[in-house]
Amino acid sequence: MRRFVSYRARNLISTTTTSSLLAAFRFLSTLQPSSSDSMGSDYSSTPVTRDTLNPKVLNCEYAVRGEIVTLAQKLQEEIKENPGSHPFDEILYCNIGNPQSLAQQPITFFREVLALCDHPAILDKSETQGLFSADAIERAFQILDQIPGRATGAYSHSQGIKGLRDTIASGIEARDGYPVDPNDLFLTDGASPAVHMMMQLLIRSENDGILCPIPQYPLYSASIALHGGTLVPYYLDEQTGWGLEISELEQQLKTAKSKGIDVRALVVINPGNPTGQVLGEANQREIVEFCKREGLVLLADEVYQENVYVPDKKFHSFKKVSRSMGYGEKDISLVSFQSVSKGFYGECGKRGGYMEVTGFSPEVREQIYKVASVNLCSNISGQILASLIMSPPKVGDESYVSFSAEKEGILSSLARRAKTLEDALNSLEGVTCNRAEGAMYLFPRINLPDKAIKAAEAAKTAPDAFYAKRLLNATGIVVVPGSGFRQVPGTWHFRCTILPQEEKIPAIVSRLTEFHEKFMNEFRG
Ligand SMILES: Cc1ncc(COP(=O)(O)O)c(C=O)c1O
Repeated sequence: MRRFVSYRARNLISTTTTSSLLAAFRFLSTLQPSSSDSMGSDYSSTPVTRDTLNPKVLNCEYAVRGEIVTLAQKLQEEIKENPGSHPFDEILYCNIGNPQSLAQQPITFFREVLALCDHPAILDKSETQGLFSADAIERAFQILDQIPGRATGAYSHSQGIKGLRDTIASGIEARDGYPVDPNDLFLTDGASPAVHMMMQLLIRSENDGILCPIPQYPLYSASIALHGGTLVPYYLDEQTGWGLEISELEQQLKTAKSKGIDVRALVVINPGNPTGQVLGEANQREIVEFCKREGLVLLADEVYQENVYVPDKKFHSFKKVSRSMGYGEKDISLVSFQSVSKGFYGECGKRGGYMEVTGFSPEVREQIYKVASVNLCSNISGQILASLIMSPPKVGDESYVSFSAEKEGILSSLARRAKTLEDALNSLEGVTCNRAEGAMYLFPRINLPDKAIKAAEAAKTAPDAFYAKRLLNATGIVVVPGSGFRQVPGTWHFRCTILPQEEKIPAIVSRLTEFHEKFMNEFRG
């Protein structure tokens, strides 16, 4: 019977269920004493208190899902409960690189293959030929043949299914033109666990430092904090489009060494988050040379490799750049992170990715494998997707034309959205914004009036968080304050994604422009 409930009806049921659950939760919350209440919720006799928690956990911050987002969720609830209670009727989430949460559609070929792998019983049904493309069916058969037991519900090898690693290795070879050993690949639940794994392997104590760009994606500061290391900052140069200067790396390395820090690795995010710049090849060669000279592991975050929007820039992997300089396996230690979450596919919730680990001895590799095996394996759908993004349909495959149209549609729309938002931001008083050459973000600088800075101080908040909160309360637009990514002291920024649907961009621009004018009028001298 349930089988015949229509999609619309099911949606209605689930919305109704969710809202009744929320209502029940709200009702119960009014009955339950708050955590500071002495009745029944005095936790002082429980074995763990905030004071006895691991201080590394307390030190760790992750602004992308911080206070502003919590406020946004509260406002969303209020609008739902009481329409008209705010000067806007929806929350516009520009805070996180999560494309499908903002209505980006998944790539059909990828989902067809995933669906078939997850439910192989339909592969033999005659209707399947009409519903799925021939190359998706063929790919699903190939993939299932590579999975021990042909079951996506089984654990796999801790580095990931060997056949999928072979496919990914061929994809990287096709991208870079240099050989890849499938045994160098570790398939992971997105790039985040891979980054944590490398930090865990490299950081022995607070005397170990990791050179990180500032501004940076807070996964890095959070992971370094969680593993008890020291973040050694190097500042990207906003004046030159968030340029990465070797002289700055040298200076910061020297300063860190003078403080007794053993700097072990350099993190480079290319294309950059939150800064959106795409590194030039010559600059990448200098970076490789620097790591080699200084004996640093190069941690190359390349999750935005498909997101380049300007014709004068191109993505080059650090693996390709280092091999093109004649450096082989034993010359440079390099880890490249890739993810299914970004690009034009945006499959964040599927949690897939890999790291390619080169230039480490067999003894070290054994330890990396041991750490990976503690987690048993990454999820199999994520592994399949990682193989698909590195080996999409080719010319002549049935899906090729529709796949290319979907890909091109998403990437060209992202490029238009980036340009429209960049122009709008640059037209605001006291705001300057570098190009989003790649990735999914703009990171404008706001020259806030002194009065606004004083008001923020009085409110015990960072000036850019003060601006972001006012923006949210006035317009429903959610951005992340620059202080969450770190920035040159005394400068203020915010990060705004380019991901809201294209038809929503004009509303974002007009609400932001109106808010900014009012804000500046209120606080100007
Ligand atoms: C630069 C960068 N690296 C890594 C990640 C982690 O992504 P995931 O764990 O979803 O692969 C993100 C997510 O936004 C990112 O922006």
